[in-house]
Order: sequence, then structure tokens, then C-alpha cells
Amino acid sequence: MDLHLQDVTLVYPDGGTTLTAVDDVDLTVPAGTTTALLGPSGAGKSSLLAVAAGLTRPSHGTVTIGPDVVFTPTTTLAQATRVRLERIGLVFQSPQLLGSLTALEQLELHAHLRGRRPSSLRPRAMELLDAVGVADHAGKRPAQLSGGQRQRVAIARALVGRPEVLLVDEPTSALDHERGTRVVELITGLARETGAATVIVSHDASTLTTVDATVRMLDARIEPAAHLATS
Ligand SMILES: Nc1ncnc2c1ncn2[C@@H]1O[C@H](COP(=O)(O)OP(=O)(O)OP(=O)(O)O)[C@@H](O)[C@H]1O
Repeated sequence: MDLHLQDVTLVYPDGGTTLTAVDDVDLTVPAGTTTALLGPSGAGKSSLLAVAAGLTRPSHGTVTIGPDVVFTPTTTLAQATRVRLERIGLVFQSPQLLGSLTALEQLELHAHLRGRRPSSLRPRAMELLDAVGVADHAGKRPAQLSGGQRQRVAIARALVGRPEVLLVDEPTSALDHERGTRVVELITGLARETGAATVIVSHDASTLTTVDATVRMLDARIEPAAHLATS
């Protein structure tokens, strides 16, 4: 399903005044494609991702997945949580894995919480761990994995619920250039395979050689940029 943000504005209270973190943004991400969101610190990238994820209600505008308007200024916390659980995969800057679970168990628990049938969980979880190149480490806990391997487990975990939308915040910030490029390549490949409309927030344009489109945020607004994949 396509992800569509329409006329999205996000205003934070800021002491006695307000701060507009996202200002009237329109963004469409077609199903199965990856859009990179670039821009300087403070431009509003994480704020826009938080609105797309239903973690923050937009002050104005709507977020749509396929034909369904999912987030508006009046969406309740319960409604937003349900949409996030059922339709959206999130990967945060730090992988946020549970210390006591193995890599395989991280995925199984995640899928279970999203109501997937137990019989289908393990094969799908192993398939995804294999796709991100950590199948050999399925029985290891986070402390036994490298930073890059933990990031890969987090990406696999976000996809195990078969989300229609995948939102990834700074996946390469802790990685060197080569590993960062490979992680972006992995995400764009998985987006194509699974059909997830994917957004990657990044500081590092040099790792984004495989994305379908890139847009730049500046001072809370978005400006269209070149299609990297064809350049
Ligand atoms: N919870 C909040 N309350 C008030 N202001 C906020 C809040 N979160 C972010 N801001 C402000 O909103 C603006 C946009 O912040 P945001 O984190 O979205 O930018 P960013 O582009 O993701 O930056 P970075 O690349 O440094 O993560 C900044 O001016 C920031 O100070």
C-alpha cells in the first residue's frame, strides 16, 4: 500500500510560544519503494517520521495508508497504537532489542504481539534473519552480537509482522560507510520484496545509492530532490 502524508503540520508547545517542527508537508511513498529523508539537524525529519508512525498526532493534515486515513489531529492513542501494531514496522536509531531474548525470539515475540499465528512464526522469522544475513546468530542474545548485527535483527524484526509501511530512523549512524551502504541496500531490497512503502531518515547521503527517491527537509519544510537510483 502507498503511504501518503497530506498537508502535515506538527507544532510543539515551546515555553509560552510554539515551534513548528513540520510545516505543511506533502509526501507520497509508493508501495515497495524506498524514499530517503535527508536534511540538517533540527530540520524536522524525526518529527515527520513520528507523525507517519502515529507516535505523535499531526496538528494539521492526514496520514493515509492505501485507501485508509489512519492518523489525523483527532486520532486517539488507542487507534494510533492499533494501526502501528497492525500496519507499520519501525526501526529506531538504536536497535532497542530485549536483552534476555535471542535474535529468533525477538522476532517471534514481535509477530506474536501482532497476532500472527504461532505455526507460521518460526519459518518466517528464520527466513527474515537469513535475508538480513544473521541466520547463523539466531540463538544469540543482543549482548553476543555486534552493533551491525543488532541493527540487522531490528530490521528483520520490523518486517516480521508483514507491515505495509516501514519507517527507519538513521539506520547507518553507528556504521562505517561500507556497512551503512549495505544496510540501506538491504532495506531497499526487502521493501521491494515485501511491498512495504519505506522511509529512511539519514544524515549520510553517500550510503543512499539504492533508494528510489530522496527528499530533503529544511526548516520544517520538504523540497523535492533528484531520483538517486537513476543517477
Ligand atoms: N518533543 C519536542 N518538543 C518541542 N520541540 C521539539 C520536540 N522534538 C523536537 N523538537 C524541535 O523540533 C525541531 C525538529 O526536530 P527533529 O528532531 O524533528 O529534527 P531532525 O531533523 O530529526 O534532527 P536530527 O537530525 O538532529 O535528529 C527542532 O527544532 C527540535 O528542537
